[in-house]
Amino acid sequence: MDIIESSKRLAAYTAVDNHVKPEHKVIGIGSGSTVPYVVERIVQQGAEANKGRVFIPTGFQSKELIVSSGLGLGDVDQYPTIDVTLDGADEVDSQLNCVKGGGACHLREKVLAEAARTFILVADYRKNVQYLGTNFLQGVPIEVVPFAYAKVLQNLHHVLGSPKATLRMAVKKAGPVVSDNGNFIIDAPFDREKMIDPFTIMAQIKMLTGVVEVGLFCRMAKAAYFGNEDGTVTVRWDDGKIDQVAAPV
Ligand SMILES: O=C(CO)[C@H](O)[C@H](O)COP(=O)(O)O
Repeated sequence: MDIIESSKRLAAYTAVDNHVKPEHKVIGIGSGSTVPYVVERIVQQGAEANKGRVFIPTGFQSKELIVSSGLGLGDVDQYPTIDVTLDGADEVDSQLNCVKGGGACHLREKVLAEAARTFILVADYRKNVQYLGTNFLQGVPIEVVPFAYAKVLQNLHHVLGSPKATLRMAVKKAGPVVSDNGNFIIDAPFDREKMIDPFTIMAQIKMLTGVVEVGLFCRMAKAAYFGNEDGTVTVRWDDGKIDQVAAPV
């Protein structure tokens, strides 16, 4: 396993060990390439621990993951309060604001983050930054209703200061990426000045009619777990505390 994969696994295993407890019965499962390690560790807790638990997916990928792992599936309309949601991130800043939506799942991801009593991020060391937009340069993912995409792009280019905002195009399919909700995705890069204050730019984007959700999650997480190259895990907490912990066994 390469260093990035093992860092993802370290973060995921440590987060599950610390936050998925026997009393937790409704668990949100995010999207991306780190989350399978979350599910792997939850399965390792055993059949008895997982009996009676319900797992809520943030999209097609995590739904398949839950089902193929033999875990119980539910949805957020049945369970609007979730004990704990664990999810990946494209980048997390020093205040625990993060960019999400690299996998175009950020609408459901934000609903599950907001529904959760505890929202936990898991990622490899590359995502641990002081300011958003440091390593993840493709921009802020924005889900838009299809008929409004050109209008929203125009607003981003000329009003909100993202001249390079583009419609995300599909690979191995002609045309745009279509989200699990049937919408399009715009990626809008902003300069450092704007990304230093992600809440303001998030609110401005959200106000554009046609925007369904913005992939900026501002101060929603209780903690972010980053697997490091040296086998340790950095945990950043919402109160500013930072722990450096050894890998789980
Ligand atoms: O927001 C997401 C999908 O919409 C993912 O959580 C994010 O892209 C991180 O993915 P990975 O764990 O593969 O780095």
